[in-house]
Amino acid sequence: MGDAAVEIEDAGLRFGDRTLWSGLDLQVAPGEFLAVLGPNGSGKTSLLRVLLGLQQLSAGSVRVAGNPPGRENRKVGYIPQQRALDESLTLRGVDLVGLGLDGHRWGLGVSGLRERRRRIARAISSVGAESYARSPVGRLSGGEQQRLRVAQALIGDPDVLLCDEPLASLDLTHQRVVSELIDERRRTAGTAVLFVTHEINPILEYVDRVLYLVNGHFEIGAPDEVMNSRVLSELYGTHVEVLRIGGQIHVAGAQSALCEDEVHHHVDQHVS
Ligand SMILES: Nc1ncnc2c1ncn2[C@@H]1O[C@H](COP(=O)(O)OP(=O)(O)OP(=O)(O)O)[C@@H](O)[C@H]1O
Repeated sequence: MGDAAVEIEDAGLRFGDRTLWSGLDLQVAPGEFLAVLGPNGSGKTSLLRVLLGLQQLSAGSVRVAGNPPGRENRKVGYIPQQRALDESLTLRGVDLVGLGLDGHRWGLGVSGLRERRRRIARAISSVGAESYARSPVGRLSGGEQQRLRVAQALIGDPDVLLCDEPLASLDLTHQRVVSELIDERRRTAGTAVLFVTHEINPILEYVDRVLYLVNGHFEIGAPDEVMNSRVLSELYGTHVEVLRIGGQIHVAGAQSALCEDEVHHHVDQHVS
């Protein structure tokens, strides 16, 4: 199948004698939304690093947008794990978003510069960041910075979008804005999305499949196929209860093994 956006074949990643995962076979289709879940240290970020060409596999192979990782970088958009930008950073939003165009060739003439400016303006307006795009990014709120990061990742029209906890530290309104932007992108442009997260509920309505990594084991499937008591208990090697409440998924039990949010812990009290 040559037309998958991401092809991962019999892939394994080991550090010393610790195997993060092995025997991973996964094809992500254009326009598919894949959530990558798992506790701290299960190798979610490392998987994105492999796809970015920043980390070598120990076994197997991957192809991203038809190429070995690291090649044709412009076809891959990346939203890194959010860190607040330094307050003293004088770079403006327009400059940050423009960095996403590096490596694109429109020539340096006037028309090239005009095209560049036009694209930056369009990307900024697509995330609704016009009003603060000319302010120094270091002075913007976390939510505003994150919208600009989304614009930066999407400006090059990527075939594959890799997101590392893009909702972390955003309030509910901004979580919604950012996840809707990402969903709209994959619907309108067929961009495949790999979305690393600790918390599936904010994106549950968009997710086609889940890759759940735990302690060297993994499961892949639709949210209901993976996020159920039987499968997660097997993955964690201990009893885990998964509840569907009001259209949300709550995971209870095995608290020390799980890294879940307060909502889950709250639910735990009612379950155990
Ligand atoms: N280059 C490296 N050399 C040795 N160990 C590494 C290297 N990169 C990552 N690791 C280890 O691999 C494990 C997985 O790290 P990774 O960041 O992929 O996990 P994660 O699932 O994204 O975790 P989190 O949810 O905490 O962000 C960690 O224990 C980390 O210390």
